[in-house]
Amino acid sequence: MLKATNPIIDLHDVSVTFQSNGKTLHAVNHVNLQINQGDIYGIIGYSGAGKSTLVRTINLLQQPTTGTVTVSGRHLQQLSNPDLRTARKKIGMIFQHFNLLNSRTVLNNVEYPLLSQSINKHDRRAKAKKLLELVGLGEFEASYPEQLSGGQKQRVAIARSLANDPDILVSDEATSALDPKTTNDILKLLKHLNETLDLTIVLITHEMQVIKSVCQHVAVMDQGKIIERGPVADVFSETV
Ligand SMILES: Nc1ncnc2c1ncn2[C@@H]1O[C@H](COP(=O)(O)OP(=O)(O)OP(=O)(O)O)[C@@H](O)[C@H]1O
Repeated sequence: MLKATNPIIDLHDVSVTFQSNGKTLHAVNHVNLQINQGDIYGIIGYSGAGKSTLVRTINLLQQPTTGTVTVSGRHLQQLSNPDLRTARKKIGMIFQHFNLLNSRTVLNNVEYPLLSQSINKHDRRAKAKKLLELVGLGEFEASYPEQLSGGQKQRVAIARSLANDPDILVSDEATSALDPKTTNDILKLLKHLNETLDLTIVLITHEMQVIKSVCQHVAVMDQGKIIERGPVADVFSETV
């Protein structure tokens, strides 16, 4: 099947500046970034390079100071608030520290994003159970997050991020708190979801090994700019 050639994510001349202590900090500095549907696109760089700030513009959790954000052909800054809320549901996010609700069961955590939808309890439960099966945690639905390992918690977070059938998953250092074996398992899961759900994944990391093991393309960020980009094999050819 031919894939669409229009990028699913198109950041055009995006900048984000912060004012701190009377100084202007250029966290993201005139970045252009196009990501195609079905890609696993890595963004790598040192701490403070601007990776998180950049990817937070993809769903406008971070409003760019200048530039335009187009996702799935829609210019997000032009959307009404209700339309933006709908568009955001199609962009899942996972984080280093999982961000689970500790007072709720695993099943309730996965159901949570569906509570605001017009979907009845039975269907909601069924969907959450199916997602838990998909991430390999079917038998843990009644557990609480604190009873799980880090890798299992991240699987719950992944299941939750899929509740609204997103087109895009943004992974912000999702494996940084995990040991190498668990990291590998989570990356395999992400690759599986990419392939089976045609999920476009934007993956932030500071670890080259993570990029090499799952990403097709990579952008290297430094001081708010993308200083290098391309297929992983090309960008890292000298370091492989
Ligand atoms: N809300 C904010 N207010 C002020 N400065 C900020 C804000 N958010 C980020 N910054 C600054 O912007 C710069 C880029 O931060 P960002 O978190 O995007 O980098 P990063 O590459 O993701 O690094 P890390 O991996 O450490 O999160 C840093 O200097 C940071 O201190």
